[in-house]
Amino acid sequence: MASQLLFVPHLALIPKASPFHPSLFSTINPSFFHSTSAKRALKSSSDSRIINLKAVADTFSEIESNSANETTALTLREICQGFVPEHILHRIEEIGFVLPTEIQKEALPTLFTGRDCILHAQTGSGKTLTYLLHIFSLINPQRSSVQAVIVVPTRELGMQVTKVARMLAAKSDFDVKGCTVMALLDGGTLRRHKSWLKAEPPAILVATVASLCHMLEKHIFRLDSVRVLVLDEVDFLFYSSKQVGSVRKLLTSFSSCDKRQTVFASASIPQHKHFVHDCIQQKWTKRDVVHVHVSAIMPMPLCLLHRFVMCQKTNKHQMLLALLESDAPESAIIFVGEQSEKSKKVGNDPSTTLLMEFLKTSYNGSLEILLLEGDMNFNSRAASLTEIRQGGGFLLVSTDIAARGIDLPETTHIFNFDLPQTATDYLHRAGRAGRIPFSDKKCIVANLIMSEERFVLQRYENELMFSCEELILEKEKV
Ligand SMILES: Nc1ncnc2c1ncn2[C@@H]1O[C@H](COP(=O)(O)OP(=O)(O)OP(=O)(O)O)[C@@H](O)[C@H]1O
Repeated sequence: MASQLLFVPHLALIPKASPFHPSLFSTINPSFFHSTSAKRALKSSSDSRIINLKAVADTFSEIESNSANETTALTLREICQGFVPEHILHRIEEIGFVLPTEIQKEALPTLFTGRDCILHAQTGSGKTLTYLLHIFSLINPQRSSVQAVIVVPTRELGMQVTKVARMLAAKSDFDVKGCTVMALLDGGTLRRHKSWLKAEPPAILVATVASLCHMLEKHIFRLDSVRVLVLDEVDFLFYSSKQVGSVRKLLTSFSSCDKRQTVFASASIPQHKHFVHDCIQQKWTKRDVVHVHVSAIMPMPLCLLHRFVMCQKTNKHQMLLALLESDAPESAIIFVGEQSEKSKKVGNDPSTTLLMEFLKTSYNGSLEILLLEGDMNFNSRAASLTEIRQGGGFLLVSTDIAARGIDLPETTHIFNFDLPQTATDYLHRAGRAGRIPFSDKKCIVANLIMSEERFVLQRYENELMFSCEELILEKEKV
């Protein structure tokens, strides 16, 4: 077969009829993109953005011949044996985590060596379990000190990580001292936490930046005994103007990278080479930090199918209703843009409120309609998520507050009622669906756009390398 070249970043320029159209990639087994030969296929070109199709073809035959080896692939237990305590291994198997996801397979052996790591892998790829298993490999429950700190950007993500950590650490039949996990999150009762931190320090602390820095500044506790510091959604923490100052302090003034293992996690690390360079230069990590990058050429999970419908601003609500009726999602998140300061000042109702009112009067389906937005008080925010987690289908109307890290595996549909501001935001919103590893189930990301927004979506398609198909609804449905 003669070598042919495919210029990846410009997939959107390839005509639909072309055999190399992006939709082709949805038929490729995801394992291809992680295979050694795929990497070789990329490397074999002098320009790393060009795939040598001869090498691609070779890879397919390699995958076929290797499929027999899949049965001999290492289990999570085999990867963690000798590092993670037996009762935790037993627990993960009870929960049903038997095979490792790609990031777990690639990162855990490196983490166990003690090196600093940047976990960079698709949404829903299991980064949380990766760093938690490593934390459990380091903790000594006999010691009365904070040994691991996990920093998260939102209260909601903090509650979720705490829940998973507690689920793993839950009391078992094994005769071992359990390990305690404390959630130190914005909106919590800090007074109670202060006494708890002093009297009986938890082994694992899950914290939002502001609450953690408050405790450190007030000398309630120190990071001296911390063996591993994890920053989840690290790019978000660094790009948030409100949090970045405190994040830098955490990494350099409140503790030193030489005295801890540092782990960063995210599905998106824009300009990652530059970021790794900064990590070393700024002493956020040690010099030999490892960037574990899974699905480097395909940031968007392949189980997501992307669509768009053209509409006018005035018929967006009706269009969403038509989509809900035609698609019948099992559960969905509807992302709405934040209300601008200008709109707040003139006293307009936020889009979320208007959409909630519309759905409550017009939607006749069986899904429960819920709201999650930053302006709600912490109790109402918690109540929405608790209700979702109690089971039953939901239609969650949310701003980007639900876009990062939130794991609701029953979500089959994402609706971008308003387009996100950046490609990175698109990636994280879309990634709230398709969160069941090893599942063949396809989930839908539907975008409601006005004609002038088509080029913005096109830009996201190019940047994130996915293709979005136009959906034309029958006239009478809209
Ligand atoms: N080895 C495994 N086997 C089966 N399911 C797993 C495994 N590891 C993780 N999961 C499940 O996969 C889902 C996604 O995991 P997780 O929330 O850690 O993703 P993530 O990589 O942190 O995603 P995001 O970037 O969106 O935060 C969770 O429901 C988790 O329970």
